[in-house]
Amino acid sequence: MEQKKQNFVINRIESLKYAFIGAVYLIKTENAIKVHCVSTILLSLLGYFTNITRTEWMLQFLAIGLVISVEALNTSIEKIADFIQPDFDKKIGTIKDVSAGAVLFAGLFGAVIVAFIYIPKLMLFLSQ
Ligand SMILES: Nc1ncnc2c1ncn2[C@@H]1O[C@H](COP(=O)(O)OP(=O)(O)OP(=O)(O)O)[C@@H](O)[C@H]1O
Repeated sequence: MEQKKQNFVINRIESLKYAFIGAVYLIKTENAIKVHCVSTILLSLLGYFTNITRTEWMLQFLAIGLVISVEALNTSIEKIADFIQPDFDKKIGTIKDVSAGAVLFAGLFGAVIVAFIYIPKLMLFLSQ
């Protein structure tokens, strides 16, 4: 039982290691992920300097996390698609389009969250 418990912990740590390798690979190779990382830094600076609330920080990080996660899954789907069918294939095209559509949904709703946080601050700033 103790051995099983130990294996469970080791397996979880191993999985975390592979997930970390995947995340580093994404950051190094995918331009879209690089753009999201830069956006994360810029939004964090904006949040810091405009003094956003705790709830706004949580929503902002939730939106960023959602967009980056969906982008990573989209990359994964593109790679599977290229692996199983490197040639032009209408069905592969649809699969990739749908996957890109998921990123668009996440991005649009993420942008709505960011707009809800910063537009009132911008209005206040402009009205001063
Ligand atoms: N094998 C294919 N068969 C048919 N259409 C394809 C195929 N590969 C790509 N496409 C079309 O081209 C679009 C872009 O595909 P691609 O794999 O270049 O994605 P991308 O969004 O440019 O990815 P990235 O910039 O992350 O490499 C797809 O959404 C699809 O419409």
